[in-house]
Amino acid sequence: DLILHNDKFIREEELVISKEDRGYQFGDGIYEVIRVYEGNLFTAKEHIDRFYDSAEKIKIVIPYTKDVFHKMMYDLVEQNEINNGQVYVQVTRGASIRQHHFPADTPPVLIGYTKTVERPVELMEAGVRATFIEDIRWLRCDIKSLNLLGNILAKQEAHDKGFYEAILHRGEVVTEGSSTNMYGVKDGVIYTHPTDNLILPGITRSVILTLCEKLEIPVQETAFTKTQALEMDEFFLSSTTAEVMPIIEIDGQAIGGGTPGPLTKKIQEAFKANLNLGVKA
Ligand SMILES: Cc1ncc(COP(=O)(O)O)c(CN[C@@H]2CONC2=O)c1O
Repeated sequence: DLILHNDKFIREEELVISKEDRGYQFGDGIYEVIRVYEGNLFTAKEHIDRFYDSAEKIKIVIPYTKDVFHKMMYDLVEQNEINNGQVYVQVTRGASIRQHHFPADTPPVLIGYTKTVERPVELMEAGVRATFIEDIRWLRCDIKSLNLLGNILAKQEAHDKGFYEAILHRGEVVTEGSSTNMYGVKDGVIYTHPTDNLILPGITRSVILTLCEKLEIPVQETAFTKTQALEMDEFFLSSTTAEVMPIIEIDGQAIGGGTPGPLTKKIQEAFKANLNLGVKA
């Protein structure tokens, strides 16, 4: 498979990354994960818009227009003949002598690559188990940055305890997952944290909210507490790679009937229908 290095397609063995790349030394960069279904980049525009937003928020100037960048993503998928998979793309502030403040006129370094990934169908049918973990991250979680220590430490702690995901909370208030957004369902209403500086505005989240509007499922973009989470009729998470994933237990306590809830399943079906799988684009 080819790798995109800035605007060139190269083989992995040709890739050279500086020891002083700021992504490597400071986590000074941003990233996106874009899903490919049957050769089509899913919600590419939304991911590209967020990619440029994240770059702008940390003052990295991406030296390509969004259209050129979209074409680069498309070509990467085409050249690697990805059918069902994903694109990982990141841009760092580039390489220079190690100093905290920004180096003058140093070009950013962009890397993109693909991998084949299938839909997590069995997991979505069975549901997963999650655990509450304190959200120790900084206060700009809206930026999809390479600064992921708070995320990976939480994910690792969840995995060490045998859980699929961490449900992060600041004090009593649930924010999101370590790499997902979180939702509770109570009396037919969906609750999820508003898109502010404390969560990543998930693209899958925006697709789900649009689908709920069409399905006339009421959504309250308001935060809920850990106690309220445990009292929900249903609970689920979302991300580009996890899609709509039911959570059937939190810290050993069954949610609702301890099986995926009816509204969650309705949203899963609507999400899958929205993918138009099997329909030649
Ligand atoms: C902290 C965090 N919250 C929410 C989400 C969900 O956002 P999307 O719906 O836009 O994916 C992600 C996605 N994390 C990406 C998605 O897959 N792997 C990742 O690291 C994330 O890292």
